[in-house]
Amino acid sequence: MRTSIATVSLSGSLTEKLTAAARAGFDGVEIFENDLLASPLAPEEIRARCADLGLSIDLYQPMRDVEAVPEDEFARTLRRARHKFELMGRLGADTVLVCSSVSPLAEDDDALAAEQLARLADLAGDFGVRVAYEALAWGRHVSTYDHAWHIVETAGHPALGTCLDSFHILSRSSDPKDLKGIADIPGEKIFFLQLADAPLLGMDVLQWSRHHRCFPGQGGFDVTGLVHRILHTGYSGPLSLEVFNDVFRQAEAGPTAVDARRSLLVLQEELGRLGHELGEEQGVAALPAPAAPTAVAFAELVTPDAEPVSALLGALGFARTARHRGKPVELWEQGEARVLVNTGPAARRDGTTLAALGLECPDPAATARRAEALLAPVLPRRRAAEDAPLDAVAAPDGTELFLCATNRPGLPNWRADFEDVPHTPAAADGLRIDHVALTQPWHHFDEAVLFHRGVLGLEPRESVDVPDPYGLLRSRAVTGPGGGVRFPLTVGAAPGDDTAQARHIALAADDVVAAARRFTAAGGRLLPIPANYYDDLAARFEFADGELETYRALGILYDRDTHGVFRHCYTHTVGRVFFELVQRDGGYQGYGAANAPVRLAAQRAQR
Ligand SMILES: O=C(O)c1ccc(O)c(O)c1
Ligand SMILES: [Mg+2]
Repeated sequence: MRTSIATVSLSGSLTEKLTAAARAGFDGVEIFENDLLASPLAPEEIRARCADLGLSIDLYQPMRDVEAVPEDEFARTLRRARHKFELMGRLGADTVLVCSSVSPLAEDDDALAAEQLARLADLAGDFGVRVAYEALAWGRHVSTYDHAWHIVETAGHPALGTCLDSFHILSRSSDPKDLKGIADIPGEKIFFLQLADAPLLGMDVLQWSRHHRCFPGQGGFDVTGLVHRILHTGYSGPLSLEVFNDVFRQAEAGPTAVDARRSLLVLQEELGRLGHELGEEQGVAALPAPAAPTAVAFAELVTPDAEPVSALLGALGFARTARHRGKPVELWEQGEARVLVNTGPAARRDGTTLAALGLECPDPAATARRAEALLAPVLPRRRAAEDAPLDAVAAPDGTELFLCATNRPGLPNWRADFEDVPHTPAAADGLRIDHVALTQPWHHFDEAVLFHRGVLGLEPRESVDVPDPYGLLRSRAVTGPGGGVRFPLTVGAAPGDDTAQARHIALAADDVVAAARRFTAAGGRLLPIPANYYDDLAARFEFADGELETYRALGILYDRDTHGVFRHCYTHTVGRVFFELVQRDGGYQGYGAANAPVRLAAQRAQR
């Protein structure tokens, strides 16, 4: 399957867009008229540039407001079209997209629409051009794919076909029975296929399309299911991404193009599982199946000053159990929770932050191969000659993910790089890493969701909005099977905003009240929570005698869902890192999002 991307999906000049698309491995592009108009390059130069980059120009677009208009208006359209078809000859592009009319002049007359589109196709044919007619979801009279196909069928012209666009189709209805009509379209009459996903929002469809489209796998549409149906028609043209998105328009083109291509690789893999022939598509067929990590083996903090971090870990009942043989890295443990404290060069650059995670993987080498095939940057396996050859990849936000097999015979063991040091035993709160909250740079959020889903096989959950006193944060968790790995991904903070940018490690205790008491007795400071919060809790829930007072005294927050109860509290922050103590009972699934505004405000007050 050939892959293509519309220039509108990427930021920058046309040259920058083409370069980014080629580097990410796309076979072709759709050229948007505005990108051409704004380019200093002549059409012949654009054609040559694409050829040099190994890109075909699969589509030129769009022509608008063509069909079902009064004759004098249509005459002007034909004149305009002649110019565009000549231009396409110079570009070497043979398919033009015509989107359904939004003009107030357009009439609700399918016969007239078919007749005029056939005349346009006649002219196109003279230039060796094909016309692909697409229903915009907000078209004046034609807004559905089956209506557009009906008009194309009526016209019966060999140079006229239809263009299917997953956004226009799925934004109007995702009900599979509304998609049955796709099987009626002969594959060779589908001249083009455009793909976009989108979050499920209840809003005006034009605004939704122009601002919130995203790459397949990042939103809520079943794009794979739709493409599955379309391929059954015999369609054999490119899979082309057409994404209008406010963030991608601003973010660097290179990483966006990689994100886009990864999205199509994952989509093709899913199609392969549904029985579609993947052809020569290198990589996809041979991709090791995703095997989600089962646990967080360790979280690694970097810090220029080990003292405050050590004090915090000590109060949490961690013991400093081992030291790296060759680097300034210490291992701290309590229960099953492991934290590495790294005071090496990265720390002097980045301050105190969470820089890396060890992921316990069923087959680390296979996950590394999968990551590489899905265009994730693979990090050097060995930092020093004596280190275990650990596979590691970089997440879109730069977090290093070490793919681990801790103490598993026959596999490289990161733990062997550490030598034990004498220590007093850790406390016995039975801590485990419950979740790690990974704040994301503003331009990497959708990309991060797709990365964790596609590369690591984690499942994205619903997106929630969290009000912060100084902004609105968006949060979406990705989780592994059985909840062994949970990463809430959060975005929305201003780049320099350390409170909202801070990452945290949530540690599950068997008894959070006991763990919180032990922490404060050991000199730890818990985040104070306002009395108003507890008055509200009293109104919302019934508590046993004294229970609420215990929470109030310690600063423990409380939440319930249909499964169970969540109790949690927060340590003070060091640099851009803090810890949370949690107790998850009865299969509670969330992260206390209802309490996040109070927590964020309390953290602001602390600064
Ligand atoms: O928003 C638009 O105008 C627009 C233009 C061309 C397309 O292919 C499309 O899907 C939308
Ligand atoms: Mg489209």
